[in-house]
Order: sequence, then C-alpha cells, then structure tokens
Amino acid sequence: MFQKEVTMAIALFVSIFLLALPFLLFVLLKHRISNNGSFNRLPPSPPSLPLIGHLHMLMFDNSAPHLFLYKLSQKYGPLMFLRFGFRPTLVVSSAKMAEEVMKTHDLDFCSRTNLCAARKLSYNASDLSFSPYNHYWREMRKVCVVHLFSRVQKYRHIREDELARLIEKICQFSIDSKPINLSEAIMCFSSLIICRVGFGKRYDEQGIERSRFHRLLKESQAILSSFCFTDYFPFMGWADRFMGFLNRLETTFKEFDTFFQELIDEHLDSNKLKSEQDDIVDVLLRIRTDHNFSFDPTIDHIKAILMDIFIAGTDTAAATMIWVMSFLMKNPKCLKKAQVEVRDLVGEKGFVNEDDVQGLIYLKAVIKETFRLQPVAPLLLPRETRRKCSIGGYEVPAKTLVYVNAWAIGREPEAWENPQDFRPERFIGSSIDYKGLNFELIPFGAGRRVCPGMHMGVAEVELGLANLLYKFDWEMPNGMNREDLDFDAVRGLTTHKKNALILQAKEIND
Ligand code: HEM
Repeated sequence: MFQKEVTMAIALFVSIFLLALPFLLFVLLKHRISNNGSFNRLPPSPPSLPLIGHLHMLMFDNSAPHLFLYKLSQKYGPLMFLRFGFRPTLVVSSAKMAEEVMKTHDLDFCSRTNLCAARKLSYNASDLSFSPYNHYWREMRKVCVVHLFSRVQKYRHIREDELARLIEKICQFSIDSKPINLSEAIMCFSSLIICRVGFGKRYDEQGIERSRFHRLLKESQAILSSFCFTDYFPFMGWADRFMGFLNRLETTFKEFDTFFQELIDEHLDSNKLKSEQDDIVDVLLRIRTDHNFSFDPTIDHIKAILMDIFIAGTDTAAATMIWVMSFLMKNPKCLKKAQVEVRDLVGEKGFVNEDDVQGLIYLKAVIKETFRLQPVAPLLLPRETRRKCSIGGYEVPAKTLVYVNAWAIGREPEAWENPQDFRPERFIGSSIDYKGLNFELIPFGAGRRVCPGMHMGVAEVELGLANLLYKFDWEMPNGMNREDLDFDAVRGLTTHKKNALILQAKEIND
C-alpha cells in the first residue's frame, strides 16, 4: 500500500518536475546560502535526487522501514542524514548515539514532528504522543503520570480477571484438541483490558461495539502509517485531497470523535465520578475540574488523551506477548526453562498472580531478549529537533525528523557478546533493563519522551505470559513443525507478527 502510494508520488513528481525546475533551483540555492555552507557538516548521507531526496530508495526497497534504515546505516554509520522530500531526517543506529540524542541532548531532540494524520487524530496535537515539547505537554504529561499511568496496581483485578477468562478459552480448545489462534486470543485479551481500564466497559467479544472499537483501531493504525504528501512536500496538499487521503482522515476522525463523545456522555450521565473503581475517563473528567491547570482544559483535550491510550496502549502489549511466545516456540530449551521456573515457583496454586511474577527471573530475561531482537515500536516515535544542534561532531538543522532505530541497536555487535544467539541468559545477573537508562535496550524509548505506559504494559505482558507457561504445554499444530515458524513482521506503528501464531495447547492437569 505504502509503496503504491510512493510510486504514485514519484510519478506525479516526474510530471511536475520539469515544469517547476527553474523555481526549484532557485529555492535550493537560497536554502544553501541561508545554511551558510553548513551542508558540509551534516552527518554522512547516501546520494540523493533533487527534490525527492531519498524517497525513491524507500520505493525500491521491499523491507519494513526499520530494516531499510538498518541496511543503509551499515554503510553510512550510526548517524545518517537523509532527506525525504523537503523533510531533513536524522537516523540514529547505535547505543552510543542514542544516548547522545536521548540523554546528553534530550532537550534539543525531545519535540515531536507535525505530521498530517497524527495532528488531526490527536486533536491538533493536544495529546501526549504527538504534542510538540511545550508548556502544555509538560503540564499534561505530569498530571497524566501522577493520576493515570501510576495506577497500575489499581487495575490489577481487571488484568487478573481477563486472564482467567483467557485461560478458560484456551482450556476449551485444549479439551476439544483444537489448535488455537493465539495471536487473536492475545489481541482480544489485551483490548478487553484497555477497554475496561480506559473506558470502564467490557465489550462483548462478538458484539457490535467491540467490532466498532477494532475497526477504529485498525483504521487509525493504517492512517498513521500511510504516506501523506504534505508531510514531505508542504505545497502538495491538493495531492492528498485528490488521492482521497484527506477524506479518509476526516471520516475516521469524525467516527473517533463520536465514539469518545458517547463514552464521555455516558460517564457524565451515570454520575460515576465519585466511584472507587473509576476508569481513565472518570479520572480525566475529575482532574479536568479538580486540578489547577494553567490552561483551560476542554473535552477535546480529554479525547486526545483517550486517543493516546486507545492507540498506544492496545496492541503494544499484545504484540510483545505474541513475539515472546513465537521466540519460545522456536527455542524449546528456553520454553522448557521458563515453564520449569514458573511451575516450581507457583506449585499447585493453579494461577500465577502479580506477586508471584516478581520472582520470575528467567521469564523476565526472555522478555528482555525479545525486546532486544524485536521491539514492537522499532523506530520508537519520530522526534524533531527544536533548534540547530551539534552531535557526534556533526551539525543537525532545526526541525529535523529524528528516527532512533531501536531494532538496529538491539543487533549492534558492540553492545552484546554474540548478538546473533538467542540467549536470554545474557540478562540474568545483568543490570541492563529497558527503563530508559541502558541505551542498548530501549523498546520504550528514553529521556523526556520515554513511554509513560511502560509499567502498565509490562504488568500485562508478564502476568499473561507467566500464566500461559504455567497452565499449558505448547506444541505446533498437526502438520507443522518449529522450522515453519516465521518471524515476518507487518509494517505499521506497532510491529505485529505477519502470520498468526497458531498453536496446540495442552492443559498440564490433563
Ligand atoms: C509493551 C507495551 C508498550 C511498548 C513496547 C511501548 C512503547 C513505546 C515507545 C517506543 C514510545 C516512544 C518513546 C520515545 O519516543 O522515546 C511510547 C510512547 C508512549 N506510550 Fe508506550 N508502549 C507500551 C505500552 C503503552 C501503554 C499500555 C500505554 C498507555 C496506557 C502507552 C502510552 C504511551 C504514550 C502516551 C506515549 C507517548 C509519550 C510522549 O511522547 O510523551 N504505552 N511507547
């Protein structure tokens, strides 16, 4: 899809290029002059074409963006400068440079860029994920961390309840000796948790509301990873309109807005605001009136934060669980070790709770190793430089789009002994963690923009996996063996496994 759009973009360009050539040469010359020759000090860059820069390279490469950028960085180094249309882009591909960007120069690199779809869906960047670094973001993030993201323990009963239901579902497949589509079951588990935590609702698994929720989630993910001309060529808004992108964006936004408005109205009507078991909509409505903001918070601000939770919180945890289970299936020794650990620790109790999970050293190491090899947001979220700055001996212009390639960093030979092995043991007894302090492992990012939902996501992943390993033995379905398991990924905001993980579960008490 993305490639088709890029091909059309290039076709359009070829046709207007010759007409616009004199004007473009003038703009280019002016740009060089205004940069005062600073082009010489930019990080290394592959040869580029006039106007489109390096966009054509994306077109001729079939791989996902993090793989494409990784391959290029092998040749041009850990700091690489690209230009996608009119947008200067910096690609960071080593732990050392990531530390420069997200720690030493975090204040210069901690803004977000103004991308067309993200701006619209985030109510003009009134959320946390896509807001530029400014006073609004600082205040909103502080309030959300204190009142929302710190409530991990409050939602423990929801996670444990949904897990019990997931286990029941898998047991049924096990009794019927039928293989289960684990990808689907885990996605369902994760989205039920986020709906209950976020909106206080348990959507019926087959219900209309649930399919509405899923359709909106899929559409928003697709739109956010689609190619939009204006993001790279500011004067090409007409092309987005012509290709129907703006209509699609407007329709999706309206559907979202209606969905959130209905949720908010229901919460206001049901007068739940003083309830003990309040969900995130309740909390947001309450802090809107109780907290002394320096700006006037509106219902649109609340909707924007809900959008964040909806998009950032739903499938990240599920994708992580699916990748971990895939890695374990491929590596039966690791699977066995993880199962022995959890069964020894929990004994006959019948269920692993969140306190038990704290004692699981090997499983935590397996999760870290999976994050090293397959972070679910391999390019994190793109950042933008707030001003011209120097890094690694090079100069980076203001308003440069910055991609930190966490996927490339996880495979960096300098950072790991034998980076090609699968070997969770490397993390046992090691102080390396994913909390944003060790730049060789940054699946949640680092610095001011580090993921605020990390603890919520990890709680769900650890609890879910511990129980899947405790309750069941896992085998490939009839006719398949471990060699058939692939690790192909679909490109998108979150990297999902391309082919569903279908396994045969066997309850250990059988
Ligand atoms: C395993 C699960 C998760 C992973 C791997 C993950 C990963 C990430 C990454 C890589 C970023 C970008 C960090 C950066 O730019 O440096 C991010 C940002 C963010 N995440 Fe997560 N995330 C997860 C779960 C969650 C959950 C459960 C929520 C909410 C309930 C959430 C909310 C957010 C928000 C709001 C941001 C934007 C922060 C900002 O720009 O200020 N995430 N996440």
